[in-house]
Amino acid sequence: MLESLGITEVDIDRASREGKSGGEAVIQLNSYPVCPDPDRAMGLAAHTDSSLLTILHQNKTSGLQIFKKGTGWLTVQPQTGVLVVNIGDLMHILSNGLYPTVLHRALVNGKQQRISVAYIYGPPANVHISPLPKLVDHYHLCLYRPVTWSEYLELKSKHFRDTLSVIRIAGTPNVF
Ligand SMILES: O=C(O)CCC(=O)C(=O)O
Ligand SMILES: [Fe+2]
Repeated sequence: MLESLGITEVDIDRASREGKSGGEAVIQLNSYPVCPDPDRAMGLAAHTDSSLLTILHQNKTSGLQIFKKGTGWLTVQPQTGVLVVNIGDLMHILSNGLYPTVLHRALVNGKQQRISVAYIYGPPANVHISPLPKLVDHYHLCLYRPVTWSEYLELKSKHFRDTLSVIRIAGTPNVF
């Protein structure tokens, strides 16, 4: 993925010498009990993850949905041996919007309990994340100011889904 953004092994070596490599992760366990009236309840409200990437395992009960512009909510059916990888807000910033963060939610099920395990991966909490210099030029303005994961989480607790707009420094979206 980093390779597709033009990041080479030399860049990664340099970052590790500067102490910027590695990352932090948390595992979140989600349990959605059987719901007698699933059309009138929501398991997890629509949100984007604040991570770089989230790797998600879901049990055999469906419920995860992602929002696709122009189409609406799409169910991501669980498949044995398949993990879902969600792009998070920090990857959105790092890629200068090239890899957009994904809006998703979890529905409840009327017949079966649903369980999911999210591996939420991000940078060390105090490392500044900003659009990669290789992705910024005369035609592709730098869209976001630098932010650490901890600062971003604090902003998100106040601004929720508007947080990316809050740290945005350029007006018009880039066309890739
Ligand atoms: O339960 C799911 O499928 C989604 C979980 C999720 O979005 C999260 O833990 O951030
Ligand atoms: Fe999520």
